[in-house]
Amino acid sequence: MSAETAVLEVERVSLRFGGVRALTEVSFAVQRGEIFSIIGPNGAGKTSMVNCISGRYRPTEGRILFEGRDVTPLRPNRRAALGIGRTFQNLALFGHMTVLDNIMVGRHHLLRAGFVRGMAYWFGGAQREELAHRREVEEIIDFLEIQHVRKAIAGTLSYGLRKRVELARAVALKPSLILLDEPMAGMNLEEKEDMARFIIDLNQEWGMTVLMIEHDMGVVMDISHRVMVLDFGRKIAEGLPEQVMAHPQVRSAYLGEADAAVSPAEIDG
Ligand SMILES: Nc1ncnc2c1ncn2[C@@H]1O[C@H](COP(=O)(O)OP(=O)(O)OP(=O)(O)O)[C@@H](O)[C@H]1O
Repeated sequence: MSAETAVLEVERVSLRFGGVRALTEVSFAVQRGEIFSIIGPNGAGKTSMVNCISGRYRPTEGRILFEGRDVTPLRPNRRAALGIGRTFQNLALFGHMTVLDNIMVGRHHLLRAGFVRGMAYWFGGAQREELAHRREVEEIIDFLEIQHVRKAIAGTLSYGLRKRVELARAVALKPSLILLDEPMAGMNLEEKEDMARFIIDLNQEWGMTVLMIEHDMGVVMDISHRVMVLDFGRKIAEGLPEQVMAHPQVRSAYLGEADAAVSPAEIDG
């Protein structure tokens, strides 16, 4: 695959918090249309990397290119406007708002703002725009099968449903790259299967490139096109899922933690 098709290029990114080296010279590229997973033991630097890509953290060294453009100096909202969407490891929904309103918030930056919007309102433009937004939001609600809770207060929903609403909100931004931080965390088997199906559909039908952090190795092996492994903030492997899992350094770095989640057949296979 050539660099021309890379949606995301991470070049020698390092991140330090005082004396803690969260990331050390990590480089990788995500190609358009991929489902790319980052795995690694707790504290390996996975969330730090996603935060560097979304703009929440500024790398101490290195740079990040999105669709060929250096986005390293840009703030998170600018990166979101360019097409980088994300969900969070810990849910970040507005618990007191309805599902519908939570998802509408995801589209806010797409609405024209300020004076122009105010003027347009008087001529009916903003109303039309709002209606178009509502239609698109309804499409996302249908896709993620949350019609039955669209008017419910988000904070009252089960954890699995809230994760799905959070995904809907990120999708509402129509990102070309979506960053998913542990989308399966805390879910039962059925919820995980649903979420895996949604991620595959987002990728195949909606054309989104997916970068995912996930601890569930079964899911990672099943749906990722490529996998990168971090350990103590350094990249130790990258490649096809089965190649990565067969890598000796990955096995020694990862198995101590993951042996409960990975069956011996997957490890040896
Ligand atoms: N805001 C912060 N301030 C100080 N240290 C931090 C901060 N964020 C992360 N770290 C440190 O950076 C290192 C990498 O953490 P990070 O959360 O990126 O790992 P992770 O691979 O996502 O872990 P987990 O799987 O547990 O979520 C850890 O040593 C962590 O303590």
